[in-house]
Amino acid sequence: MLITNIKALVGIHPKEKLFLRGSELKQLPILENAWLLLEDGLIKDFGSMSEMPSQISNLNSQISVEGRFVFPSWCDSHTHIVFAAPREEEFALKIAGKTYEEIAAAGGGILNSANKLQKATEDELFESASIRLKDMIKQGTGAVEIKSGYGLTVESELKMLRVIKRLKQAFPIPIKASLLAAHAYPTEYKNNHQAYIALIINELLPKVSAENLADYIDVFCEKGFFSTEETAQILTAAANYGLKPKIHANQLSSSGAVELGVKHDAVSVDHLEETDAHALQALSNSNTIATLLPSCSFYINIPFANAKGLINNNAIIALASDYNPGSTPSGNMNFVVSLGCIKLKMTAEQAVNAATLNGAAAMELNDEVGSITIGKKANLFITRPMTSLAYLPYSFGQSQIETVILNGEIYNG
Ligand SMILES: N=CN[C@@H](CCC(=O)O)C(=O)O
Ligand SMILES: [Zn+2]
Repeated sequence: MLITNIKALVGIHPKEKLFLRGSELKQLPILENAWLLLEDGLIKDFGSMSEMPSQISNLNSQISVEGRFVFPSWCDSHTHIVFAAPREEEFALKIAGKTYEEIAAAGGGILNSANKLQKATEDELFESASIRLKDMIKQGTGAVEIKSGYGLTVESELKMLRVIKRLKQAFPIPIKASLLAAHAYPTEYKNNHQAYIALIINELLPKVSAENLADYIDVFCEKGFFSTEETAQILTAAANYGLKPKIHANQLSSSGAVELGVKHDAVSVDHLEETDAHALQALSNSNTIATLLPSCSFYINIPFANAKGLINNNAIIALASDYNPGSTPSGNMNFVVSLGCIKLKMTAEQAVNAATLNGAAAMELNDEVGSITIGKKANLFITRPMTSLAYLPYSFGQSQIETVILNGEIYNG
């Protein structure tokens, strides 16, 4: 397929550029008035319309996209899209002023989702997650990470991970799976944390590994959930099975989770709404990516992460959706990018880079997706006619996406 008359081809990073750190994040290379050639599902070549080789201009399958921008697909590196039911009953409580922690303590939250998921069949979970994933793809997402963590028993965590495995097989985008059995303590282990940790380490991890069901280990390291010591125990055990960490850190409090993640060479530490000085220092010049989730802050009314502080400290930051039924019932990366600008004070260029190349890096998919680079997967989207790059985050809540292309083909979902 040949795409011609592109108003602006966005995110043309060289293949050696695997992530953008600190002040590099503002560098978003763009080619105006461009053509883009896709072949065998990959990006084959691109260039200026004024210099388009004649053998290319004779190709059969051409689309001309005057006035429109072409972006690499969003890379959403933090989601929980396998769940049995929404939790809109908590919405009213939230509006009435209850905090996320109060709702969880009153029997809502993760345990509520776990109760429902334990009763759902694998097929039901696959069907509902597929609907969510299709919506996300139509909104421009072309690579995604999905967590377990609403099972909280050996059997149900395996069930969730098997659903993610089926999604990997059924969908035309790269998907990474994270084992998040350490998402909350099931009620029966409330006073015996070590027994639940032993279950994860001695029973679940060997089964997950034998079936090759997970790419990463995740832990909700937070006051009232998993302590730093408990988190360290789980990360150490998972390392024996080759699972690198991507952890939930500093969402509700500064717990030392970020420093712990960096110490364990986590691929990413995610949330960081409480970006304290220790977190900034730990992530400064670190290869652990700080994944920020501004639609979670927006929805549950907690602080927004200190993106600017992280950028100024030469950290690598990514933006992701955190789509889940409790703290972020949305997987719309366009809105995440808008919030990156509006609330995290990132420029449009920084937010786009954080949601594409750095998001890909946070899933170790940066050699495959995340930029317009020859040889990468042709996963991209074409916008409606737009006046400028900034129009996309400026027009928040409204998708500017007209056409989604995955593996070089138009996606009709
Ligand atoms: N904080 C932990 N996990 C999710 C929320 C889970 C839930 O409330 O169901 C998050 O990333 O925000
Ligand atoms: Zn999460």
